[in-house]
Formats: sequence, C-alpha cells, structure tokens
Amino acid sequence: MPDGIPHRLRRLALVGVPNCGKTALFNALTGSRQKVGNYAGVTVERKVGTLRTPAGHSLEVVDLPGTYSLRARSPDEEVTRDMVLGRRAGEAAPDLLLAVADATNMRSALRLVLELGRTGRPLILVLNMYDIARHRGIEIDIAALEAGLGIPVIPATAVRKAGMQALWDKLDSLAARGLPPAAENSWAPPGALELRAAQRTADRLIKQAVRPPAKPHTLTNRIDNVLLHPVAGLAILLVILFVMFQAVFTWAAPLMDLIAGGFDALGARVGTTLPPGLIQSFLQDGVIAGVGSVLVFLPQILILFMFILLLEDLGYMARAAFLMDRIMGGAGLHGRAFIPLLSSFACAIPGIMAARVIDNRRDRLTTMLVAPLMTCSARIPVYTLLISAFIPHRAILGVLSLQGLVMFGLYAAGIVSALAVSLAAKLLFWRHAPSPPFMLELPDYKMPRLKSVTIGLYTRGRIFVKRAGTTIFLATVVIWALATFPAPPPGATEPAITYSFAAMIGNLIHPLLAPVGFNWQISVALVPGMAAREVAVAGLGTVYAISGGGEAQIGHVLAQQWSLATALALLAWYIFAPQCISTLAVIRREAGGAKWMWLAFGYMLALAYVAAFVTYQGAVLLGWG
Ligand SMILES: Nc1nc2c(ncn2[C@@H]2O[C@H](COP(=O)(O)OP(=O)(O)OP(=O)(O)O)[C@@H](O)[C@H]2O)c(=O)[nH]1
Ligand SMILES: [Mg+2]
Repeated sequence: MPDGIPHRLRRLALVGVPNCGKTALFNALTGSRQKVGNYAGVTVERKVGTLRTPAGHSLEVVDLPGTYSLRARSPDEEVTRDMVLGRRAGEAAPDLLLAVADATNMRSALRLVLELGRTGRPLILVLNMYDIARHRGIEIDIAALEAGLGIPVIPATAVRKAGMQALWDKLDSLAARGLPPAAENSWAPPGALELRAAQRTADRLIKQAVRPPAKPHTLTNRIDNVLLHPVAGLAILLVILFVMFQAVFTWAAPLMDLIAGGFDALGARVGTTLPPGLIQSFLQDGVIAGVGSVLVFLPQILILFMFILLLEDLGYMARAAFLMDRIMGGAGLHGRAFIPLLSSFACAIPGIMAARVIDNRRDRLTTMLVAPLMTCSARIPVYTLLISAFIPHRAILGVLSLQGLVMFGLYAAGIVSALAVSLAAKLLFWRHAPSPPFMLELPDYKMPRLKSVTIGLYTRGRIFVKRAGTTIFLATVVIWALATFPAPPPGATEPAITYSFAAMIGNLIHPLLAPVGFNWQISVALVPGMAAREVAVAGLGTVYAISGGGEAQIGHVLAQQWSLATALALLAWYIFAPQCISTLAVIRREAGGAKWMWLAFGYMLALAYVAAFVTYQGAVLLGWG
C-alpha cells in the first residue's frame, strides 16, 4: 500500500466471529446465494462477489470463515488471517475490512475488532442482527461506540437487507474520496495476556454503549433446559431423526408415483410413436429408464433437506452436536466433527471440507476418513429402490412403517460404523494422544426463514437434477451402448443383452462378487457406479430394460429376479462402498496426500465386501436365498 496517497477502495473483506451473519451480509450486498446457517463454521473458504453501489461504484467483496482471533488455529481460520493480512499469494489485500458483529452478543466480536485495528487497515463495524437486539430491548448507543472504537459503526439486519443504505452511502463516499493512507501494521499473534487486556477494553466499551434489557432474554435458556437434558435431550434427538426418515418415506410416496407415472407414460409414448430399432431403444431403455429411475427420487431428497435446513436455521444442530459430544468423544471423535459429519448426509464432499474447522490434524484426518460412511443423499435412490422392492409395505404398531424403519436402520448403520472406525483408528494409531477440550458456542434459537430454506432446497434440488442430466445421463448412455452392442448373432435365442459387452464385463467381474450374492447385472452396474452412486440405479434400470423384463418399473423387475438375500447384501454393500471418485479426490486434496485416499478406499472396500458377504450368507442360512 503506497504511503501518504489516498488509497482507492476496490476490495473489502467481511471479518467477524462465527455465526454473526457475515454470509447473510455478503448475500445481501452481492445478491449471491451462499449458504447461511445458524451454527458456527458454515463458511470454511473464501468467497468473492461483486457489489454495485447505488452511485455506480463496483466493489469486490470477500466473505471469510468466522474466527475469534487472527491468531489462527484451524485451516479455515488461516484463510481469514492470511486474507486480512494480505498474505495470500497472488491475491490483493483488502483495502477495507468490514467487521461484522452480532449486536446481541458483542463481547468477543469487539475484542476481535480491537485486534483488527492493529493491522492498520481501514475498518467499519457493521452491527448485524439489529432486529433481534431491538426486539429484546437491548439499547445500543451507536455514537458512543463509534467514539470508543474510533471507527464508523452501522446497524444492520442482513437477512432483511435493512441498514444497507447507510452502508452503501458510507462505501460510496469512501470510494469517491479514497481511503486515508494505510496506518502501520503492528499486528502480532496476541498472547493470553494481550487477549485478556483486549477483552477488558471491549467490556468497558460495551458497558459505556450498551444498555441491557430490563427483562433478560430467557427463552433460549428455557428451551435448552429441555433440549440439552442428558436423557430427555437425546430422546428428543432420536425422535426427531426418526420422524425425519418416516417422513422421507411416507410423504414422498405420492409425488414419486406421479413422477414415475410420468416417465412410464413418456416411455410408452416413445415405444408407440418411434419404430422399433436403435433410436427407440436408446430413448426408451437408455435415457428414460436410466435417468428417469434416478429423477424419481427428487421428492425424497427435498423432504430430507427440508428437515435438515429447518433444524439448521432454528439453531438445533449446534445442540445436537452438544448432545452427541460425549458419545463422539468416547469414539475418539472431536466435538467439532459433528457438523462435518452432519453435512455428509448431503454429500461427503462439503462434509470433508467442513472438517477444516477442526484445529488438530489427527482429529481432522479421522473425521475426513469416516465422513464418507455417513449416508449421503446419493445413496437414497439405491436404498429406496431396494427397500420398496423387497421390504413389505407394512405398518408396525399401527403407526410406524416397516420401510421407514429399515431406512432409519441403514442411516444408523452408517453412523455407528463411522463411530466404530474412528474408535479403531484411535486405538490403532493414536491411543495415547489426549483429546483437546471442545468449546462450542450455542447460538440463540431463531425462527427458520422461509427464504433461506427455499434457497437451500432449490440449491440441493438443482444439484441433484443437474447430476441426473450430466454424470448420470452420460453413464447411462455408456451402459446402454455396452448393453446393446455387439448385436446378437442371427438366430440367437437368448435375450440380446447376453451377447453384449456389458454381459462380458459383468461375467468377468462376477466370480469376485458371486460370494456376496451379486449377479452379473449388479456387477455391471457397480463399475460405472464409481462415478456416482445413483448411476448404479440408472445402470440397473437400463440393463434390465434391455433384458426385456416386460415391466416398466425397475423395482418390480428386481423383486421378481433377485432373492431377498441379494437385495440385503447390496444394501449392506452400499453402507460402506468407497464411492464416488470425487469424494476420494477431495480426501486426497484436503488430507494432503494420496496415501489417505488409498487408505479410505481400501478400508471401505474391505468393509463393504465383508458386510455384504456376512449379510448374504446369513440371509441364505435363514432361507432367504
Ligand atoms: N434475525 C436475523 N438473523 C440473521 C441476521 N443475519 C444473519 N442471521 C441468521 O444468523 C445465522 C448465521 O448467519 P450466517 O450468515 O451463516 O453467519 P456467518 O457469520 O457467515 O457464519 P460462519 O460462516 O459460520 O462464520 C443464520 O441463521 C442467518 O439466517 C440478521 O440480521 N437478523
Ligand atoms: Mg458464513
């Protein structure tokens, strides 16, 4: 930064403690739709967007992971530190820091602001969540705060875009006038003494500028007395999870029937309008049977995410982490592993990246290695297909559906195995290393916001449909081609697919998988299933459509052709199987080495094989072969 000359404002960075609304403000300023959530550690990498002020200035805005101090401890906090200090290679330092604070909880926020002041960079403080502060009757003397801190302070409510005008005006005037010359950077990693001194200063400022409400806020405490109760709280958590899986099955059914009916009608239409031949087979058996068999699962995925998003926004997830801490700690997992593992229900990739909030490498590695065991949404199609085909649609005790119960069991199996594997890792590799204590700030409960839940659902839905249209479509085309060519010799008596490349490949792999009860069709579907788990469903759809099962819906075909033992073995396989390739690639990147990727691949493949073997042989013994 050149000294003495007014500096042009081009780039600003959002800095603040976790969960104060930085990303909400980023979205309000730039019109982006980055994920916000009511727990610490939602943002783990930097995101850049453009802000156009009313006066027409175009500014670059950087959203950063939350941190309590620039003395970074975990990889996500290092991103923030390096960005603020301009240490990131190939990237300009921010000209202005937009410090964000939660107006209802300013203690650690102001301590951070004091620390940011030492970097010498121009600072503005945005007092976010002003709506909640007002609602609770907290009175804040903005002028006193400005005088005490020596920087502009702007109240705002990011989720309603309130206070943006004042912020824009400020930014416009700075952009027009130029920023004052940069002061000297005197920041050095603060020690415990300095942090304590800064906290005293912050507390003094708060005492001068903030008048707490006459009636203190107790709603969160009252709810927490129940929800955090060691016994009642865990019971409520289990009930919530259970209702979630029941809903996934029962609520989705009518919508799924509708979509399946649509694809059946479309297939029939193609069958009657096009002459029999390659094009008809490609559209009917390849595209419609393959992609259609995956798209049917959209309602289930949306219902599951509706629950997760609502609970996240409510602030319940941090409580769930708190409740699970004892159990997870017993299994050698860090308390902060909860959110990464929870995110893995959507997909292991964001889950593995969320492990960046864990500050020690050993715990981070364990979390990354077990994250793929959590049931990601790509397994839903496989699970649902097999459950609907093989598990009777029956009520237990009048209210619970057996199918929902099995689904719950599969999710539980994923969680239990993740705990078991991390316990094994702890015992094998780092038995003697003590676990650091876990500090977690519990956010206040907030009413879930319709808008952010809708945006979250839309984002998940779009990812799913996009995958169906790209990865899954491509894989389906490949499988169709493999299952169609070469054409059977003249006078052939078997179904055409018996002579195809697919059958050759399937028969080649089949001997390896026969002990676990898989037929050659499953063997064919598993290979492209490495690209994405749902592809296995699409693959089965295509393979069986070409085999000419006669029935449109793949579930009915499977129910006729497979034994229960085979279906159960495939379910067991899918709890553990090391798919997809992108997850393995992310483990390699985040863990910093191919050996971790191979370790994950190897142990999951071994578990999958053993689990499927035991399940199959056990089921055969029970007479389900
Ligand atoms: N009522 C109210 N809620 C807000 C406001 N700003 C953010 N929130 C909510 O507060 C929660 C946290 O918001 P985020 O934007 O994810 O917070 P963050 O600072 O980016 O959090 P990390 O990325 O985890 O550091 C979300 O549930 C938001 O919907 C606000 O001004 N008013
Ligand atoms: Mg964020």
